[in-house]
Amino acid sequence: MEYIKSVFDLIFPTKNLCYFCNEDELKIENYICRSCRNNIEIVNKEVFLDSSFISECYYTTIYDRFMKDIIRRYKFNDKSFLYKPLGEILLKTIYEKNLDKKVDLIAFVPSHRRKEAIRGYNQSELLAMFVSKELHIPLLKTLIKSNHTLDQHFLDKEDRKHNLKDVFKVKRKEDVEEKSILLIDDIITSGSTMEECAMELIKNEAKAIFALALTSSRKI
Ligand SMILES: O=P(O)(O)OC[C@H]1O[C@@H](O)[C@H](O)[C@@H]1O
Repeated sequence: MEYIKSVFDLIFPTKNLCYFCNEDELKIENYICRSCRNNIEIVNKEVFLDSSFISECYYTTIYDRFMKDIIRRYKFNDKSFLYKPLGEILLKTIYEKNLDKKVDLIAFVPSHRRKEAIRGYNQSELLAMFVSKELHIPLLKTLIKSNHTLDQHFLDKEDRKHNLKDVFKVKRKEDVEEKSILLIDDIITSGSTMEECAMELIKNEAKAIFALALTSSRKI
C-alpha cells in the first residue's frame, strides 16, 4: 500500500499541495487548502460604474492584504498557474449571478503584445480560458490592445481614462455582433479598463456586456 502511495506521489507530486501557500494538506479543494480558503472573503458584489456600455459589473472577493498578495504573485512573480484556483473563485460569482445563463461568449481584457512577451502570459486571458472551459462557453479572442500604455496602477482616476483612450480594438466585428459577452479582468479600480473594452465591443454591435473581476480596490 505504502509502495503504491509513493508511486502515486511521484506521478502527481502536487496533488496535496496548496497552490497559494504551498503547504501539503489533505483537505485541498479547488487547488487550495482550508486555511487559504478561509482567508478569502467572497462577496459577489455588484459595482455601479455609471456606464452606458456595461449591463452588469461584479467582483468576487474583498481586496484585502491576502488577495493583494495573491494577485501580486499571479501578475508579477511568474505564478501563472494561479489561474486555476483564481478561476474557481470567479466561478462562484458567475453561478451566484447566473452569468453563465446570460452570455454567449467569454472575453478578457487584452494586454499589448509587448507586455505579454515580457510577462509570458496575460493573467486575464488565463482566467477567461479557465472559465470558458468549465462553462463550455466559447472564448472570444478578437479584442486586442493596439498600443502600449502606462500601467494603470501608476495613474490617478482622471489619467486612467485618458491612458486607455482608443487602445482597444475589435479585429472582426462579426465575432461580436449580437452577442452577449462576459468580460473578465483581474481587478477593477477606476473601472476605465472595463469601460473602454465594453465601449469597443458595443461599438461593434455586441448585444450586452457583463463585466467580472476577481476583486476591486474601488471605493463604492
Ligand atoms: O482601469 P482601472 O479599473 O482603473 O484599473 C484596473 C486595471 O489596471 C490593471 O493594473 C489591472 O490589470 C486592470 O486591468
